[in-house]
Amino acid sequence: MAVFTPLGDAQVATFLESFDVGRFVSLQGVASGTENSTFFVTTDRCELVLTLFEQGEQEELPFFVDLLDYLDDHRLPVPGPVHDRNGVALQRLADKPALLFPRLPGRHPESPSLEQCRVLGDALGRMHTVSRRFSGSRPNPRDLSWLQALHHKVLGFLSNADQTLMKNAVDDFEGEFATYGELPQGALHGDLFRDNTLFEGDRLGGIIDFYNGCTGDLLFDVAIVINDWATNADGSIDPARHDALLEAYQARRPLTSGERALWPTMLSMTALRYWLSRLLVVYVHPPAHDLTPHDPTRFRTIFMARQLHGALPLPEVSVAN
Ligand SMILES: Nc1ncnc2c1ncn2[C@@H]1O[C@H](COP(=O)(O)OP(=O)(O)OP(=O)(O)O)[C@@H](O)[C@H]1O
Ligand SMILES: N[C@@H](CCO)C(=O)O
Repeated sequence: MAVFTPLGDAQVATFLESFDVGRFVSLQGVASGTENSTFFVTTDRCELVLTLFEQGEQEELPFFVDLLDYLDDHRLPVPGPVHDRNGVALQRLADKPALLFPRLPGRHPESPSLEQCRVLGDALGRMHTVSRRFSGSRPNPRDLSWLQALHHKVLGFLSNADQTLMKNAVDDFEGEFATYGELPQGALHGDLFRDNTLFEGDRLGGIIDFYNGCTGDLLFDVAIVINDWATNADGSIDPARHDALLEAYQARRPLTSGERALWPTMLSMTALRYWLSRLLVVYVHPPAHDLTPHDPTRFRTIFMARQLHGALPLPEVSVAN
Protein backbone atom coordinates (compact mmCIF):
# COMPACT_ATOMS: atom_id res chain seq x y z
CA MET A 1 0.00 0.00 0.00
CA ALA A 2 1.63 3.22 -1.02
CA VAL A 3 -1.00 5.92 -0.84
CA PHE A 4 -0.20 7.66 2.41
CA THR A 5 -2.22 10.80 1.56
CA PRO A 6 -5.58 10.06 -0.10
CA LEU A 7 -6.80 12.51 -2.73
CA GLY A 8 -10.34 13.16 -4.01
CA ASP A 9 -11.39 13.44 -7.66
CA ALA A 10 -12.49 17.10 -7.29
CA GLN A 11 -9.19 18.06 -5.64
CA VAL A 12 -7.18 16.56 -8.51
CA ALA A 13 -9.51 17.99 -11.17
CA THR A 14 -8.91 21.49 -9.74
CA PHE A 15 -5.16 20.85 -9.49
CA LEU A 16 -4.99 19.88 -13.18
CA GLU A 17 -6.58 23.18 -14.27
CA SER A 18 -3.18 24.91 -13.87
CA PHE A 19 -1.70 22.58 -16.53
CA ASP A 20 -2.31 22.17 -20.23
CA VAL A 21 -3.03 18.42 -19.92
CA GLY A 22 -6.74 18.14 -20.66
CA ARG A 23 -9.69 17.57 -18.33
CA PHE A 24 -9.74 15.17 -15.40
CA VAL A 25 -11.35 11.78 -16.07
CA SER A 26 -10.20 9.42 -13.30
CA LEU A 27 -7.76 8.81 -10.48
CA GLN A 28 -6.19 5.58 -9.20
CA GLY A 29 -3.80 5.10 -6.26
CA VAL A 30 -0.67 3.05 -7.07
CA ALA A 31 -0.13 0.17 -4.65
CA SER A 32 3.64 -0.27 -5.15
CA GLY A 33 6.23 2.21 -3.96
CA THR A 34 7.50 2.76 -0.45
CA GLU A 35 8.31 6.42 -0.01
CA ASN A 36 5.80 8.63 -1.74
CA SER A 37 2.09 8.65 -2.57
CA THR A 38 1.69 7.89 -6.28
CA PHE A 39 -1.48 8.14 -8.40
CA PHE A 40 -2.23 7.35 -12.01
CA VAL A 41 -4.38 10.15 -13.45
CA THR A 42 -6.33 9.92 -16.70
CA THR A 43 -7.47 13.05 -18.56
CA ASP A 44 -9.37 13.32 -21.82
CA ARG A 45 -5.97 13.82 -23.51
CA CYS A 46 -3.32 11.73 -21.70
CA GLU A 47 -2.18 9.42 -18.91
CA LEU A 48 -0.24 11.03 -16.06
CA VAL A 49 1.44 10.15 -12.77
CA LEU A 50 0.94 12.41 -9.77
CA THR A 51 3.44 12.08 -6.93
CA LEU A 52 3.08 13.57 -3.45
CA PHE A 53 6.36 13.67 -1.53
CA GLU A 54 5.77 12.26 1.93
CA GLN A 55 9.27 12.17 3.34
CA GLY A 56 12.90 12.45 2.42
CA GLU A 57 14.84 15.49 1.45
CA GLN A 58 12.16 17.80 0.13
CA GLU A 59 14.59 20.71 -0.24
CA GLU A 60 16.33 18.53 -2.85
CA LEU A 61 13.26 18.42 -5.11
CA PRO A 62 14.41 21.34 -7.32
CA PHE A 63 17.59 19.34 -8.08
CA PHE A 64 15.52 16.33 -9.19
CA VAL A 65 13.28 18.55 -11.35
CA ASP A 66 16.32 20.18 -12.99
CA LEU A 67 17.95 16.78 -13.60
CA LEU A 68 14.80 15.26 -15.12
CA ASP A 69 14.23 18.37 -17.26
CA TYR A 70 17.83 18.17 -18.47
CA LEU A 71 17.67 14.45 -19.32
CA ASP A 72 14.27 14.87 -20.98
CA ASP A 73 15.62 17.78 -23.05
CA HIS A 74 18.41 15.42 -24.17
CA ARG A 75 15.84 12.84 -25.25
CA LEU A 76 16.63 10.26 -22.58
CA PRO A 77 13.70 7.93 -21.71
CA VAL A 78 12.75 9.60 -18.41
CA PRO A 79 9.48 11.18 -17.24
CA GLY A 80 10.15 14.89 -17.74
CA PRO A 81 8.05 16.72 -15.09
CA VAL A 82 5.01 18.51 -16.52
CA HIS A 83 5.27 22.28 -16.05
CA ASP A 84 2.16 24.38 -15.43
CA ARG A 85 1.02 27.25 -17.66
CA ASN A 86 3.48 29.54 -15.83
CA GLY A 87 6.39 27.17 -16.41
CA VAL A 88 6.46 25.86 -12.83
CA ALA A 89 6.85 22.09 -12.20
CA LEU A 90 7.04 21.83 -8.40
CA GLN A 91 3.59 22.35 -6.84
CA ARG A 92 1.81 21.77 -3.52
CA LEU A 93 -1.25 19.57 -3.12
CA ALA A 94 -2.83 18.34 0.15
CA ASP A 95 -0.08 20.30 1.90
CA LYS A 96 2.63 18.13 0.31
CA PRO A 97 5.11 18.95 -2.46
CA ALA A 98 3.69 17.49 -5.68
CA LEU A 99 4.92 16.72 -9.20
CA LEU A 100 3.03 15.64 -12.29
CA PHE A 101 4.67 13.37 -14.88
CA PRO A 102 3.73 11.67 -18.14
CA ARG A 103 2.86 8.03 -17.49
CA LEU A 104 5.44 5.93 -19.29
CA PRO A 105 4.53 2.53 -20.74
CA GLY A 106 5.70 -0.89 -19.57
CA ARG A 107 6.36 -3.12 -16.59
CA HIS A 108 9.36 -3.77 -14.33
CA PRO A 109 11.43 -6.69 -15.70
CA GLU A 110 11.86 -9.51 -13.16
CA SER A 111 14.22 -11.73 -15.15
CA PRO A 112 15.71 -9.37 -17.71
CA SER A 113 16.42 -10.78 -21.15
CA LEU A 114 19.81 -10.22 -22.75
CA GLU A 115 18.20 -7.70 -25.08
CA GLN A 116 16.69 -5.80 -22.14
CA CYS A 117 20.16 -5.75 -20.53
CA ARG A 118 21.66 -4.44 -23.76
CA VAL A 119 18.98 -1.74 -24.06
CA LEU A 120 19.46 -0.67 -20.45
CA GLY A 121 23.26 -0.56 -20.83
CA ASP A 122 22.87 1.59 -23.94
CA ALA A 123 20.44 3.97 -22.18
CA LEU A 124 22.70 4.31 -19.14
CA GLY A 125 25.72 4.92 -21.38
CA ARG A 126 23.80 7.64 -23.23
CA MET A 127 22.59 9.11 -19.97
CA HIS A 128 26.11 9.30 -18.53
CA THR A 129 27.47 10.81 -21.72
CA VAL A 130 25.10 13.77 -21.44
CA SER A 131 24.96 13.90 -17.64
CA ARG A 132 28.68 14.74 -17.50
CA ARG A 133 27.70 18.23 -18.66
CA PHE A 134 24.79 18.67 -16.23
CA SER A 135 25.49 21.81 -14.19
CA GLY A 136 23.56 20.89 -11.02
CA SER A 137 25.25 19.56 -7.92
CA ARG A 138 24.12 17.17 -5.21
CA PRO A 139 27.03 15.20 -3.73
CA ASN A 140 26.31 11.46 -3.62
CA PRO A 141 24.64 10.88 -0.22
CA ARG A 142 25.45 7.13 -0.28
CA ASP A 143 29.12 7.16 -1.22
CA LEU A 144 32.10 5.85 0.72
CA SER A 145 32.01 8.68 3.27
CA TRP A 146 28.41 7.67 4.11
CA LEU A 147 29.52 4.06 4.59
CA GLN A 148 32.36 5.24 6.82
CA ALA A 149 30.02 7.39 8.92
CA LEU A 150 27.03 5.04 9.20
CA HIS A 151 28.27 1.44 9.33
CA HIS A 152 28.91 1.74 13.09
CA LYS A 153 25.17 2.02 13.66
CA VAL A 154 24.44 -1.56 12.58
CA LEU A 155 27.50 -3.38 13.93
CA GLY A 156 25.71 -4.27 17.19
CA PHE A 157 23.09 -6.22 15.22
CA LEU A 158 25.62 -8.37 13.35
CA SER A 159 27.60 -11.51 14.16
CA ASN A 160 31.23 -10.98 15.17
CA ALA A 161 32.36 -12.32 11.79
CA ASP A 162 30.10 -9.91 9.88
CA GLN A 163 31.22 -6.97 12.02
CA THR A 164 34.86 -7.71 11.20
CA LEU A 165 34.04 -8.17 7.54
CA MET A 166 32.18 -4.87 7.32
CA LYS A 167 34.78 -2.84 9.23
CA ASN A 168 37.68 -4.29 7.25
CA ALA A 169 35.92 -3.70 3.94
CA VAL A 170 35.25 -0.03 4.72
CA ASP A 171 38.95 0.44 5.60
CA ASP A 172 40.07 -1.35 2.44
CA PHE A 173 37.73 0.72 0.24
CA GLU A 174 39.20 3.89 1.69
CA GLY A 175 42.71 2.81 0.63
CA GLU A 176 41.56 1.71 -2.83
CA PHE A 177 39.64 4.92 -3.59
CA ALA A 178 42.58 7.05 -2.39
CA THR A 179 44.95 5.18 -4.75
CA TYR A 180 43.06 5.82 -7.99
CA GLY A 181 42.11 9.48 -7.59
CA GLU A 182 39.08 11.12 -9.18
CA LEU A 183 36.92 9.06 -11.52
CA PRO A 184 34.74 10.53 -14.31
CA GLN A 185 31.98 12.59 -12.72
CA GLY A 186 28.42 13.40 -13.71
CA ALA A 187 24.80 13.09 -12.68
CA LEU A 188 23.73 9.62 -11.54
CA HIS A 189 20.42 7.85 -11.13
CA GLY A 190 21.73 6.40 -7.87
CA ASP A 191 19.26 3.47 -7.57
CA LEU A 192 18.89 1.94 -11.03
CA PHE A 193 17.27 -1.35 -10.02
CA ARG A 194 14.94 -3.30 -12.33
CA ASP A 195 11.95 -1.89 -10.43
CA ASN A 196 12.97 1.60 -11.43
CA THR A 197 12.61 0.79 -15.13
CA LEU A 198 9.63 0.06 -17.35
CA PHE A 199 9.88 -2.23 -20.40
CA GLU A 200 7.35 -3.17 -23.07
CA GLY A 201 8.90 -6.39 -24.34
CA ASP A 202 12.47 -5.38 -25.16
CA ARG A 203 11.61 -1.69 -25.58
CA LEU A 204 12.59 0.59 -22.70
CA GLY A 205 9.51 2.62 -21.79
CA GLY A 206 11.43 4.63 -19.25
CA ILE A 207 13.71 5.00 -16.26
CA ILE A 208 11.81 6.32 -13.21
CA ASP A 209 12.30 7.22 -9.54
CA PHE A 210 15.23 9.63 -9.67
CA TYR A 211 14.95 10.52 -5.97
CA ASN A 212 18.38 9.05 -5.25
CA GLY A 213 19.75 11.12 -8.15
CA CYS A 214 22.96 12.95 -7.35
CA THR A 215 26.34 13.90 -8.79
CA GLY A 216 29.51 11.88 -8.37
CA ASP A 217 31.35 8.85 -9.76
CA LEU A 218 29.51 7.57 -12.85
CA LEU A 219 30.91 4.11 -12.11
CA PHE A 220 28.70 3.95 -8.99
CA ASP A 221 25.59 3.67 -11.20
CA VAL A 222 27.19 1.00 -13.41
CA ALA A 223 28.05 -1.15 -10.37
CA ILE A 224 24.52 -0.84 -8.93
CA VAL A 225 23.14 -2.02 -12.26
CA ILE A 226 25.41 -5.09 -12.46
CA ASN A 227 24.63 -6.05 -8.85
CA ASP A 228 20.88 -5.94 -9.52
CA TRP A 229 20.45 -6.81 -13.22
CA ALA A 230 23.20 -9.36 -13.75
CA THR A 231 23.40 -11.24 -10.45
CA ASN A 232 22.26 -14.79 -9.76
CA ALA A 233 20.46 -15.96 -6.59
CA ASP A 234 23.78 -17.10 -5.07
CA GLY A 235 25.30 -13.64 -5.59
CA SER A 236 27.48 -14.69 -8.53
CA ILE A 237 27.53 -12.54 -11.66
CA ASP A 238 25.71 -13.87 -14.73
CA PRO A 239 28.34 -13.56 -17.50
CA ALA A 240 25.89 -13.16 -20.40
CA ARG A 241 23.83 -10.37 -18.79
CA HIS A 242 27.03 -8.73 -17.49
CA ASP A 243 28.57 -8.65 -20.96
CA ALA A 244 25.35 -7.52 -22.68
CA LEU A 245 25.04 -4.57 -20.28
CA LEU A 246 28.67 -3.54 -20.29
CA GLU A 247 29.25 -3.96 -24.04
CA ALA A 248 26.28 -1.68 -24.73
CA TYR A 249 27.27 0.80 -22.01
CA GLN A 250 30.87 1.02 -23.20
CA ALA A 251 29.82 1.50 -26.81
CA ARG A 252 28.49 4.86 -25.51
CA ARG A 253 31.06 5.56 -22.82
CA PRO A 254 34.17 3.38 -22.53
CA LEU A 255 35.40 3.03 -18.96
CA THR A 256 38.71 4.77 -18.23
CA SER A 257 41.77 2.91 -16.93
CA GLY A 258 41.08 4.31 -13.44
CA GLU A 259 37.51 3.04 -13.56
CA ARG A 260 38.66 -0.38 -14.76
CA ALA A 261 41.16 -0.58 -11.92
CA LEU A 262 38.52 0.36 -9.33
CA TRP A 263 35.72 -1.76 -10.82
CA PRO A 264 35.96 -4.77 -8.43
CA THR A 265 36.06 -2.34 -5.48
CA MET A 266 33.05 -0.36 -6.76
CA LEU A 267 31.03 -3.56 -7.20
CA SER A 268 31.79 -4.56 -3.62
CA MET A 269 31.28 -1.08 -2.25
CA THR A 270 27.84 -0.62 -3.82
CA ALA A 271 26.81 -4.11 -2.59
CA LEU A 272 27.82 -3.03 0.91
CA ARG A 273 25.95 0.27 0.38
CA TYR A 274 22.67 -1.67 -0.05
CA TRP A 275 23.42 -4.21 2.68
CA LEU A 276 23.93 -1.25 5.03
CA SER A 277 20.95 0.84 3.86
CA ARG A 278 18.64 -2.18 4.21
CA LEU A 279 20.07 -3.02 7.67
CA LEU A 280 19.49 0.59 8.72
CA VAL A 281 15.85 0.34 7.65
CA VAL A 282 15.34 -2.93 9.53
CA TYR A 283 17.19 -2.10 12.77
CA VAL A 284 17.71 1.63 13.11
CA HIS A 285 15.05 3.62 11.22
CA PRO A 286 12.04 1.34 10.65
CA PRO A 287 9.53 2.89 8.23
CA ALA A 288 6.70 4.90 9.80
CA HIS A 289 4.24 3.02 7.61
CA ASP A 290 3.35 -0.67 7.64
CA LEU A 291 5.68 -1.74 4.83
CA THR A 292 7.86 -4.81 4.46
CA PRO A 293 11.49 -3.67 4.28
CA HIS A 294 13.77 -4.99 1.52
CA ASP A 295 15.76 -8.04 2.61
CA PRO A 296 19.30 -7.09 3.76
CA THR A 297 20.63 -10.64 3.38
CA ARG A 298 20.25 -10.42 -0.40
CA PHE A 299 22.95 -7.75 -0.44
CA ARG A 300 25.05 -9.53 2.19
CA THR A 301 25.12 -12.48 -0.24
CA ILE A 302 26.12 -10.23 -3.15
CA PHE A 303 28.73 -8.43 -1.05
CA MET A 304 30.27 -11.75 0.10
CA ALA A 305 30.38 -13.00 -3.49
CA ARG A 306 32.14 -9.81 -4.67
CA GLN A 307 34.64 -9.96 -1.79
CA LEU A 308 35.42 -13.62 -2.48
CA HIS A 309 35.36 -13.74 -6.27
CA GLY A 310 35.91 -10.13 -7.40
CA ALA A 311 34.66 -8.99 -10.80
CA LEU A 312 34.40 -10.74 -14.17
CA PRO A 313 36.73 -9.51 -16.93
CA LEU A 314 35.30 -6.37 -18.53
CA PRO A 315 34.25 -6.88 -22.16
CA GLU A 316 36.31 -5.37 -24.96
CA VAL A 317 35.24 -1.91 -26.07
CA SER A 318 33.66 -1.30 -29.46
CA VAL A 319 32.54 2.29 -29.69
CA ALA A 320 29.28 3.11 -31.54
CA ASN A 321 29.36 5.74 -34.29
N1 LIG B 1 6.29 8.12 -14.86
C1 LIG B 1 5.79 6.92 -14.54
N2 LIG B 1 5.20 6.17 -15.50
C2 LIG B 1 4.64 4.96 -15.21
N3 LIG B 1 4.61 4.43 -13.98
C3 LIG B 1 5.18 5.13 -12.98
C4 LIG B 1 5.80 6.40 -13.20
N4 LIG B 1 6.27 6.85 -12.02
C5 LIG B 1 5.96 5.92 -11.10
N5 LIG B 1 5.30 4.88 -11.66
C6 LIG B 1 4.76 3.68 -10.99
O1 LIG B 1 4.54 3.99 -9.63
C7 LIG B 1 5.33 3.12 -8.79
C8 LIG B 1 5.84 3.91 -7.59
O2 LIG B 1 6.63 5.00 -8.03
P1 LIG B 1 8.04 5.36 -7.37
O3 LIG B 1 9.02 4.26 -7.63
O4 LIG B 1 8.42 6.73 -7.84
O5 LIG B 1 7.60 5.41 -5.84
P2 LIG B 1 8.41 5.29 -4.50
O6 LIG B 1 7.45 5.48 -3.41
O7 LIG B 1 9.61 6.19 -4.59
O8 LIG B 1 8.84 3.76 -4.49
P3 LIG B 1 10.22 2.98 -4.41
O9 LIG B 1 11.29 3.93 -4.02
O10 LIG B 1 9.97 1.88 -3.46
O11 LIG B 1 10.39 2.41 -5.83
C9 LIG B 1 6.44 2.58 -9.68
O12 LIG B 1 6.89 1.32 -9.30
C10 LIG B 1 5.72 2.52 -11.04
O13 LIG B 1 4.99 1.32 -11.12
N1 LIG C 1 16.43 0.12 -4.38
C1 LIG C 1 16.52 0.18 -2.92
C2 LIG C 1 15.29 0.74 -2.29
C3 LIG C 1 14.97 2.16 -2.67
O1 LIG C 1 16.04 3.04 -2.42
C4 LIG C 1 16.79 -1.22 -2.37
O2 LIG C 1 16.57 -2.16 -3.13
O3 LIG C 1 17.19 -1.34 -1.20
